[in-house]
Amino acid sequence: MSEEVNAALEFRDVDILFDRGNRRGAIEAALARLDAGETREEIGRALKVTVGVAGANLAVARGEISVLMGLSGSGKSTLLRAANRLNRPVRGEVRIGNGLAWLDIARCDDDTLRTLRKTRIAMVFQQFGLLPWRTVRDNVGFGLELRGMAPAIRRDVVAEKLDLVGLSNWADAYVHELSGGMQQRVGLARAFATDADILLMDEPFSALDPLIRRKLQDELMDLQKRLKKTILFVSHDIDEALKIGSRITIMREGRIVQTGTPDDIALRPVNAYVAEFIRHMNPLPTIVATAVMRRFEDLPRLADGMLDGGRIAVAPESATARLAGRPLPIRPHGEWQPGALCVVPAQLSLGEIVALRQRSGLPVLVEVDGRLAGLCDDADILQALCGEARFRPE
Ligand SMILES: Nc1ncnc2c1ncn2[C@@H]1O[C@H](COP(=O)(O)OP(=O)(O)OP(=O)(O)O)[C@@H](O)[C@H]1O
Repeated sequence: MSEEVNAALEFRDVDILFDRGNRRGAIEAALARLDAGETREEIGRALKVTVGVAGANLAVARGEISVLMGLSGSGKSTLLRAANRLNRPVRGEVRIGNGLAWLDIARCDDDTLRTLRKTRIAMVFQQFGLLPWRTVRDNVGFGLELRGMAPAIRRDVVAEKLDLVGLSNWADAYVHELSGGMQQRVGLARAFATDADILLMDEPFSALDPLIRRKLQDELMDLQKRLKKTILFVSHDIDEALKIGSRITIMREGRIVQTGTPDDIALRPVNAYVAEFIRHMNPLPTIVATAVMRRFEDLPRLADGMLDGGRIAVAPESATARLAGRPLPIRPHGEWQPGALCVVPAQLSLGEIVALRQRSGLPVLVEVDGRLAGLCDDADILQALCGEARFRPE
């Protein structure tokens, strides 16, 4: 099996245009202008054609949460909706992999499309898309019912999925009796119930208040650990994207500006536009110890051979440290005691590092792959907080 087919979903050179004027040949003319480098605005003005998405290339790996991020109108939903052909690209391919071969959902016949929508791809909308006259149980089982699944089997599948999202006691309630957060859980359960391996989620949590929203993000990440779906998720919230995304794609005016891991986006923005998004993020839960620390290999040596870490001296080889001439004990995170230096794991968040620094009054040491690799002191923490390192586009 080629590595390529390992992706579950892939957009290749996708252009999606909306013809507002219905003039013959307008789409072809718009494509020619697009290829000649005209902007979305110029094309819109000249031809009454809206460029929803232009030249989009994106591979979504099996089992990852890939987040589309961008301002309103940047083309996130348009691209997402191409994954089940609610929007049909005028050019390019939207390929669904099954591990062995690709299918182009942009061009496949209607029967294949129907089968893909029933079996492979499910959508969760912002406004839940639930049917108010049906109970929670019947909403979750709706897709299965359409597929003709026998009622007894359906009941079992629905019960299992309701259990998964913590709504077993609400099976017989009507959806209007539920809070917004609970309704969105019903939407999730319905998407999981179809056994689709690809979930399309269009701002599913954005109508919810911040507390419920964070809780559902946590729940989604928890469920994802168990279910390992391939999720394409639209958000306009950078903190949400950095929290849940294994990869993030930043879109602007219909085009993809950058795709990368949260670290790529947060630490290596490709241009000022992406950097501007990052400037507004909350770094405390997002930035991790390895991105904050000063690496030992960059520290100068003192006369006695120890590394000069500013107010402390460290000898990582022998795991010893000194403060103002006195030896300092070193303790792993979890066994830390006042008066000792704490060794934290590579992925510990900046927020937790700040808390530890506050309690201990000392720098923290960072362990990477079982070795002491660097330290975070006040200057490093402040630099990470104000984003010095993060905002420098390459
Ligand atoms: N069905 C449609 N017909 C005409 N124009 C459309 C259609 N769908 C989207 N567009 C246009 O395509 C562009 C991209 O819209 P899209 O909804 O994808 O943006 P978005 O990034 O998802 O924004 P938001 O965060 O506001 O949902 C916009 O200019 C929009 O008006």
